[in-house]
Amino acid sequence: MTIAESSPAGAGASTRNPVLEARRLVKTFGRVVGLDGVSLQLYPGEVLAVIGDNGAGKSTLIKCLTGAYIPDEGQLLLDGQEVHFKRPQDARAAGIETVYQNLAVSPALDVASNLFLGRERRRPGVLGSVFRALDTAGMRKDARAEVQRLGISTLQDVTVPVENLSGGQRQAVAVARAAAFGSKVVILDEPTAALGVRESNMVLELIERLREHGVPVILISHNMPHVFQVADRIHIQRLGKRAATITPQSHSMTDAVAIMTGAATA
Ligand SMILES: Nc1ncnc2c1ncn2[C@@H]1O[C@H](COP(=O)(O)OP(=O)(O)OP(=O)(O)O)[C@@H](O)[C@H]1O
Repeated sequence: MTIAESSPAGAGASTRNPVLEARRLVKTFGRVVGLDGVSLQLYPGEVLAVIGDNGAGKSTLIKCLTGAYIPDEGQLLLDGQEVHFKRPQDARAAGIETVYQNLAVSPALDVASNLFLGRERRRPGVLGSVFRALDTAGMRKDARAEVQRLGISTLQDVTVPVENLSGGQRQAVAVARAAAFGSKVVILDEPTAALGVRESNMVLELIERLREHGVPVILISHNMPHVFQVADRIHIQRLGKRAATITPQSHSMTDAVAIMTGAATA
């Protein structure tokens, strides 16, 4: 087996089927080739990092996986079934949740309301159906349970407005929302880019927590130490192509940077 085809770590992993798979995706923008036949596999319960220099095609790849772009060629498979996402809502409905760098949390709302953003629950009876009253108590109860289930100790009180939280806690709210309610895949775009050391560690721990809960994660990051700390495998993009897929065990950070920049091959 070549490195580029390396299967995920863990006993029997090579016999498992990917949760999400991209096959030979092509995406062009006029004469600019964003993706040039890129394949990617995400296996159950793994953290797959996607790294690459500026313009290597990371964002284009993620946008094709999440329905923001429709690839010109290639296939996308979720649980082995081919899917055709026409818009981000399609990917979300299929269980692919994405947390973008510019956080989509609502500062004025509390933690519970943020977890239920876009899927708010109404009170039963006429209060809900006619007066559109929200089931705040029920949502808070379920938000508390979800935060506990995911082991997010940094979010003790779900009634606190998000604007009162630290950057790391806000990121935790966004990640919790993506991971809650049975999502199949969580994609995190530069989740630690704007955070300090302590807060970054909090988010990295949260990513490990998601893995423990069996939620596979795709992590796009420029931060090599963070990638090497949490990733099971590392997909390296270069000039619109997949240059290699390596592991923190098989390669060093220096090796990864060399592959990224074209100074070395896997
Ligand atoms: N909407 C677009 N229109 C035209 N060209 C685009 C568009 N989106 C991406 N590209 C081009 O496709 C290529 C890949 O870009 P992409 O943004 O996917 O790279 P990236 O790895 O995410 O880079 P960065 O780390 O800088 O965000 C680049 O050459 C970029 O200029």
